[in-house]
Amino acid sequence: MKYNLSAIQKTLEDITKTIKSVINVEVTIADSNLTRITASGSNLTKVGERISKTCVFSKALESKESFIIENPRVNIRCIDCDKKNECIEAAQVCCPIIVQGQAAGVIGLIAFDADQKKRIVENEINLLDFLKNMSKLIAAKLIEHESTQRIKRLANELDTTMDLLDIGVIYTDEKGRIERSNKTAQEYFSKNQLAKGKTIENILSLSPIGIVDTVKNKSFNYSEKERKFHGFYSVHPIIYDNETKGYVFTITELEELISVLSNIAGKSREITFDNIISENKEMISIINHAKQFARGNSSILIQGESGTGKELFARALHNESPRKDYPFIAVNCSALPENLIESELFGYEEGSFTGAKKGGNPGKFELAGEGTIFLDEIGDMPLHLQSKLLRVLQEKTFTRVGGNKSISMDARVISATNKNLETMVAESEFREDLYFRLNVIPIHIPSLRQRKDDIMILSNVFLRKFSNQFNKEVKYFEDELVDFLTNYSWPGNIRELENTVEYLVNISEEDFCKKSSLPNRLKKHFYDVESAEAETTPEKESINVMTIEEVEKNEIKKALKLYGRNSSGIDNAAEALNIGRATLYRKIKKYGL
Ligand SMILES: Nc1ncnc2c1ncn2[C@@H]1O[C@H](COP(=O)(O)OP(=O)(O)OP(=O)(O)O)[C@@H](O)[C@H]1O
Repeated sequence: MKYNLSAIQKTLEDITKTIKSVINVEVTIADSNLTRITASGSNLTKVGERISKTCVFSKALESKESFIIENPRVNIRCIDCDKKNECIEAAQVCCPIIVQGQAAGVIGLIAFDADQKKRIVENEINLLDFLKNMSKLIAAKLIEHESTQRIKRLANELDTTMDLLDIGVIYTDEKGRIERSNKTAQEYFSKNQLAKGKTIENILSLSPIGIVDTVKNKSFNYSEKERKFHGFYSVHPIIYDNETKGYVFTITELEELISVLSNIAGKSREITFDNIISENKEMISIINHAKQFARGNSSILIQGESGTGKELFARALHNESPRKDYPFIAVNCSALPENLIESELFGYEEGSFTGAKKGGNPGKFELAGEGTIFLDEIGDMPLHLQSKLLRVLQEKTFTRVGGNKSISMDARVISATNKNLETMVAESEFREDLYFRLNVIPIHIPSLRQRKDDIMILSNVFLRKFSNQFNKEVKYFEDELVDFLTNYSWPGNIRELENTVEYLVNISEEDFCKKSSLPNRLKKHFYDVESAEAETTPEKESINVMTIEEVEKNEIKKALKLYGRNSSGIDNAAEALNIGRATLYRKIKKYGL
């Protein structure tokens, strides 16, 4: 690194004056480029100018040696000086300024008359020692200046980076006394609470800081005047020289976390009843009732076949409710391994089971806070958990697995299923008391084949959506295709219809979609129906008809064989079958595949 003498100009000016007053000869200090940084006497006017490269100063820089020139112009070091003929100096001393092995500049003493020369020559040894000490002083100043600059830059980089973060960051000393905080933390907490020297326990209600180890994602509730929120904090000790010198606290507000998560998941919070498209009389009446139910707090159970829009309804109910600014947490009860459902729903404390995270973990009910918890595929919830869920709904409190602190349950519960819960209750597969708790407000969404008038309305909406998305100009469906779309039974309901239109728009090379472009699965269905209809012979009766379940089982088997059973295979199989991933898992379980 190159040391910059002009950065300590003021110090050099003081040193120049000191040398001048002690020895009473003229002084010049130049940097490694031979720019005069300070000077005394007649050279004062030349500060800032470059000294000739052939001057003896450059010899001191190159050799890193100090020397005295008693006979300028004829001295061997002056031989190639281009200014030697005009030189009026009587003697000169040069002492390089060495910083960490590098020559950063030169101190030069110049005698212009015999008296000054005498003072130099007679004190040669003392003088050189004195200058070397001055040079060391300058070197130490330069190093100090550089490290101050480095620390300033680091502190600045740290502040800028901290302020860019969406999480709150607070630094404390080893006793938990606040030293600094970033902008996000300043938005979370009051200025007074974050004041330097205040203890972190005030805001995070912690045990005394001296005993905290690394902590991950511990939940806390904050409440001061109007400002109330639920959040998570982590603590990381700052350790050096084998000692804990302080702590870094990172803080996330739950709301912020949820909105980041829902953005990542692509499920924007904007879904409202306007996104539920229908011109069917029955559906319009259901939507109008649902708008009213949105305002209340009672549990809602949404029933309907797979793909009819149950989750869409649940999101719209949340987003049009007074809870819309709180989280919407969706839990797919059929997708969770049975041994994890309880901790997923209610959270766990540290050490409650092998593999439990340090600091424990909040569950979905805790995350939902005062928002909405959406229990999808509720019919798949194991019986023992149904009892726990019922208790939570009745008592409005729950505890984390392995914990004993009771946490109040403030979220509204919306559940959904495509199973017939009444039948399940009758067959003792679902607890009747829980069914009544969940089903305070029942919403039943009719299948697509029960509202055929919606088929072409939805088809055209999806046509526009995918044309835009794929930058295509596909504008309509040919008549034959309209016939097919309207008469097909759509077992996968709107999801299947949406996927089919996406496929058709994708494949279309004209400005319309053709029946011949239907995916093979549907084409096959279409021709099977046509040929079955054409066959009016008595043999028709002898054709072996499979049950719907058998057909379904065979198709699932085929899809699993084709795509495999790993995670992406399951995704692809579910897409090919036009059912949700969770539904596929359920059916695999059901048919023992
Ligand atoms: N009325 C509607 N208008 C527009 N899009 C709809 C409508 N109903 C459903 N959809 C769309 O159909 C797809 C399936 O909807 P959703 O996931 O809500 O169904 P579901 O009943 O919850 O399905 P599953 O039981 O398989 O979980 C989604 O892409 C959704 O946006």
